[in-house]
Amino acid sequence: MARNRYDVDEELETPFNMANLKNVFVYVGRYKWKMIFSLLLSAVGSIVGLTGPMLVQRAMDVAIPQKNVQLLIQLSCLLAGTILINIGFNAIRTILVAQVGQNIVHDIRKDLFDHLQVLPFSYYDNRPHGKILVRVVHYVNSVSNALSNGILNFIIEIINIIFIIFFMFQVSPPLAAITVAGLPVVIVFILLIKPKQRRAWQSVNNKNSNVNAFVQESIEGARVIESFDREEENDKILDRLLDKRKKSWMGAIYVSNTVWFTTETVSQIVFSLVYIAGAYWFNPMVSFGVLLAMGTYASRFWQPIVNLANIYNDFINAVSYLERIFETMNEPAIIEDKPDAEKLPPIQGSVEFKDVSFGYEPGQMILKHVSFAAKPGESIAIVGPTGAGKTTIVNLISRFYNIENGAVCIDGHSVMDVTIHSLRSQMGIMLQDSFVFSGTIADNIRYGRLDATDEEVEQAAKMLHADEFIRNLPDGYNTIVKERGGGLSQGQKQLLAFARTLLSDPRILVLDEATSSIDTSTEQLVQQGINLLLKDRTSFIIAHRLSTIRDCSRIMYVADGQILESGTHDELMEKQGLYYHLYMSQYRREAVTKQAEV
Ligand SMILES: Nc1ncnc2c1ncn2[C@@H]1O[C@H](COP(=O)(O)OP(=O)(O)OP(=O)(O)O)[C@@H](O)[C@H]1O
Repeated sequence: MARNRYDVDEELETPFNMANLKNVFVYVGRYKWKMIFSLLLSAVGSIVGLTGPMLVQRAMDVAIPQKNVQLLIQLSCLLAGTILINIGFNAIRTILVAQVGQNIVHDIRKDLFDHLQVLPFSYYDNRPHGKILVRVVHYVNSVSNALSNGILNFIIEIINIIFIIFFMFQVSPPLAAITVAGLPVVIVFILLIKPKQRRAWQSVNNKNSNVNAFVQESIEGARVIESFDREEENDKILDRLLDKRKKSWMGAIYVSNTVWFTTETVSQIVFSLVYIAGAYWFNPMVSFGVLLAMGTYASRFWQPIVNLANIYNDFINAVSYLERIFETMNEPAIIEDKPDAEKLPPIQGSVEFKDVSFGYEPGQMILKHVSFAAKPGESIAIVGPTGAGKTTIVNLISRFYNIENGAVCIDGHSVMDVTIHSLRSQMGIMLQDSFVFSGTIADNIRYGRLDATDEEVEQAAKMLHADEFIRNLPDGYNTIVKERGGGLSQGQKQLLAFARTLLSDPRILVLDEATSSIDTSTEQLVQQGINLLLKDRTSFIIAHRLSTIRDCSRIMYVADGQILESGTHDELMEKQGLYYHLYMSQYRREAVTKQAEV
């Protein structure tokens, strides 16, 4: 799949369908009792409210002509009572529906987040992260109202309409017939405009998503942007993206407003017709009270229709968000446990690649027939030119990707046949970019073993010679780290990551360029720590600085997805092959640099 960019609209793979509608009702269904109760409150409130015009009619046609003050007072009290009941019930309903809306948002967002955590790396590789973020944060929020208030109001307005039709036909069947006659016009118009309206809102989402992706990328790359003085160019890009967003938004609003405009126009025409017909039939067929009541009913009939049109607009908008939300939720996890997956027993440490061929994209093989075996406790260094496939080899041991050709076995168990949790919980992986999470220094070290005591955290840091710099921080181990470790040097971040890995006590260890950011003097200290880390565990070390891997049990030279040489440092140096030349060229370079420094 081609990678999506911030300036390219994402294609919608699965438009909103019946299965998604079912999913929506699963979320809403969890709060059905609150919804039903709210519905009852609204129904009772609105029935009570609907008696109002009848009370007015009775006052106009009976109490006032007969000068019956007592009846007039009774009718006024009843009217005040209906208004109070309506207000009270509405207040309770508003609170309940707000709760339901927030609970639905909470549930969808949690499920979406849970699913994102098991999606394969390829999902993240193929789209800007801002486009993922906007779904979890913005889209979920935006569907809350449509799924709580929207659904409820939809049912309420339908009930309202049914009751109003009933009351209207009680009061004056011919005027009632005129009032409902405009309805089919509105329905036909809505059906005709629906596809255009849906496309318009999908486009708005795409443009929103693009803006989000660009802003997110710009925040992540703020340092690079400033160092390359790219602010002006980036402003222009954002301007273009905002412009496109504005245009698509205006287009969608325009389409949506035609629904509202048509409904309003038809309602006003019908409204006028009711008065014209009422005047035409005035006395004896239509009394003054009937005309007054019918005027109120006609406006009350069309108000729910206008409301329904607005609810419909919101719903079409929400559907375009739901499409994206469910698209992510329906994205297959790919890297998941087989139905009969077993728990990987405590790892002894033998690792074997059996004729493994692998590619990220179909038809593009990165690893070609790779076979090797590591015994428990061995440290295997993987070296070779950039893009050779070194990281890909170690990615497969942790099963970050599925292996379709050949097998990777740990203690004889194929990594494809064991549960991912049992595999990864026994592995330690340290990457070049040592990610530092929000929280304190101690939280970061404790990340892989939450039950570690403060003493254990400090012990791990001491062993990796990180204790000294940590104690020099303002609050020592309790210092809150800045976003992504800002305020710490690359080397310090890596020392933290080492301590984190040591504390989690993995059975198999992967160090991918893990010492690249540590300066030479610190490196000697860290090397002792690494030796500690490697002790009694099988480890795979990818290093460009060959001085760091001389003592490894075995060194594999990888190029073009194949292992071209394998042996100890001494064996490979004696062989004077690819490794020898790589080592010598690096050695000479370092010697020249050292001389220049002297
Ligand atoms: N997620 C990915 N999707 C598609 N191709 C990828 C992906 N990751 C790596 N590749 C490609 O696979 C090849 C091997 O990459 P890999 O990261 O394994 O190389 P490497 O030997 O570790 O390189 P380096 O020393 O530069 O880190 C490269 O051509 C790279 O472009």
